[in-house]
Amino acid sequence: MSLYHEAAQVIDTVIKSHGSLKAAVFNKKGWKSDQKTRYALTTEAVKWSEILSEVIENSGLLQLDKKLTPTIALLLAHDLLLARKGVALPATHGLHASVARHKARLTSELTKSRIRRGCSSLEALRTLVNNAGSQAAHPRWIRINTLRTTIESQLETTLDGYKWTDNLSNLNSPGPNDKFVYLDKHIPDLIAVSANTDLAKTQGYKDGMLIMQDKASCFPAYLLDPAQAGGDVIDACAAPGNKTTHLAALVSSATSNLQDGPTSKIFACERDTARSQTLAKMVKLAGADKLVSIRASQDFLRLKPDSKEFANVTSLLLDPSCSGSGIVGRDEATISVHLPSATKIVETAQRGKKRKRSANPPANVKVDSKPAHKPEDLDAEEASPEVLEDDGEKLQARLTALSGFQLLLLERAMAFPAARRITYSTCSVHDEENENVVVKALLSDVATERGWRVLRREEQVGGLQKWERRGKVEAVEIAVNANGDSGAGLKSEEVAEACIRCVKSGEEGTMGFFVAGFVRDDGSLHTAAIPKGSTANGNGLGGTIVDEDEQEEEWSGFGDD
Ligand SMILES: C[S@@+](CC[C@H](N)C(=O)[O-])C[C@H]1O[C@@H](n2cnc3c(N)ncnc32)[C@H](O)[C@@H]1O
Repeated sequence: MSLYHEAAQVIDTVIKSHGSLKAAVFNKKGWKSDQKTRYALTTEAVKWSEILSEVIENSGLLQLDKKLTPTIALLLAHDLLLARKGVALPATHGLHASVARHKARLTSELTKSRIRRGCSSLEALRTLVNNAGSQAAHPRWIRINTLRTTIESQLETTLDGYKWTDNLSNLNSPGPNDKFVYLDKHIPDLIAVSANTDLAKTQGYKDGMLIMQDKASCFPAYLLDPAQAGGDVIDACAAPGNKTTHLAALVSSATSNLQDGPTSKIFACERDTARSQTLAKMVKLAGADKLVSIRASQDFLRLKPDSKEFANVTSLLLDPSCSGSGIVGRDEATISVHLPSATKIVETAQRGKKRKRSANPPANVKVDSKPAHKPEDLDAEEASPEVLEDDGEKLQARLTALSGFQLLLLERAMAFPAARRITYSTCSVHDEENENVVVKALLSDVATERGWRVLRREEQVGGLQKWERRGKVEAVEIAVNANGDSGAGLKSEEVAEACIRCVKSGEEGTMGFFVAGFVRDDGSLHTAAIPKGSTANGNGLGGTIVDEDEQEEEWSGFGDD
């Protein structure tokens, strides 16, 4: 199979699975073409896909040569018009000939596209396309660890010489002498700097004063607002510990007026032994060890909700393993794949008629091109396993297994007798792991018996009430309908509005993320309804995802180097 057919398979896979180009190129074995060439070709073609789709559609290429698929046409047009060495096939090859014979038409359309974008030369157009990629750069979010320091103190030390900006996009392409810092409007003590700012070698970072944590990853602890319920807290799936230390900071600042300090404890539970060590290191470094009791190698599902030591647990944070589909590599740029429509009606310029758009818009799917990232660049969610399935059925099976496991954990959290508040979060963009789990949890026996309901938007902590991206009404409705009559009492709009979503690499500069809160007003019911499916081996999944955490990248903890 030729380079072009294999490259087309890569792009089609990425469109179908919403995965990354890099994974689609490098994870699959048995290709004939050279990996690096295939990666370079697909990355470049995707980067140029908006312009090239326009060129292909306006030239009528797909109508003139019915054998070409939109993806192959995109790749060939890229090499014909833009690659230094042209199409990497002999001139006599059928694929090469099929675009070469329309070169004049394609070149003329490229010129028109260039002029439409105000570029005086092809070089200027190249610069525009390359810069468009870096516009989507992800800022570097930093949570100021108030257990150890304050924003004011960091501005005078680690961030000395930085200027405040209230425009997040100023962080995307700073000039060589620009050092900007942005103060977040939703999460207290959260700042952002440019992605290319390396603070890992600063003393503030090494001493646990600065915690690299995506903005979205700060939502769960802040939404849980543990001071509301007082009492103890459980972080059920804690390693590497970003949310644990955030909880500790919140508990500590809410009780700073108490003479003897906080009386609440945080139990941080982590099933994986190696990750438990990272958790312990991070908690200590962050100065949270007095507040946090680490339950290393502890499966949350094996905790006994009725045991005496958890009698005062009023809040639980649940951030379980997930598909990781919302994860963004630190310096990753998000690009949209545009494919030319094969059905666009083109009435040629020779006949002097207007061009019409077809009813089917071209495929336009956002994908990510991921450069390699170093372990010290990883924050909590990046330590989660990322599902990079190129097979829709496998992905579906995996999402079903994951969401079953996530629901089980959530139902177990609801069974803690004194619990009043829970947050459930994932770094997944899939409805199956998000709204669907929320709806099923709300309809579960344990939720009904104990009076759990969703934490409505207007009840949420101020910064998150203001956050505009909410859950998907349609996804809630689908989940409610799938549950038949039992879902009748749920108000889909209210549930969706209560859910919080973050989009991956959007203008808010976050990863793809989901969080929802649950509350219980009535504490009078004490019958422990331990969720069905909590089997003796603790996960009730019959081993379907036992390997999941083995795939997780190890996070080395901050201050390692
Ligand atoms: C998404 S990560 C948590 C990230 C963490 N909350 C943070 O912000 O740093 C999920 C973690 O849950 C752990 N985990 C998965 N299943 C668990 C279970 N049943 N009990 C305890 N921990 C579990 C995984 O080993 C993994 O470390």
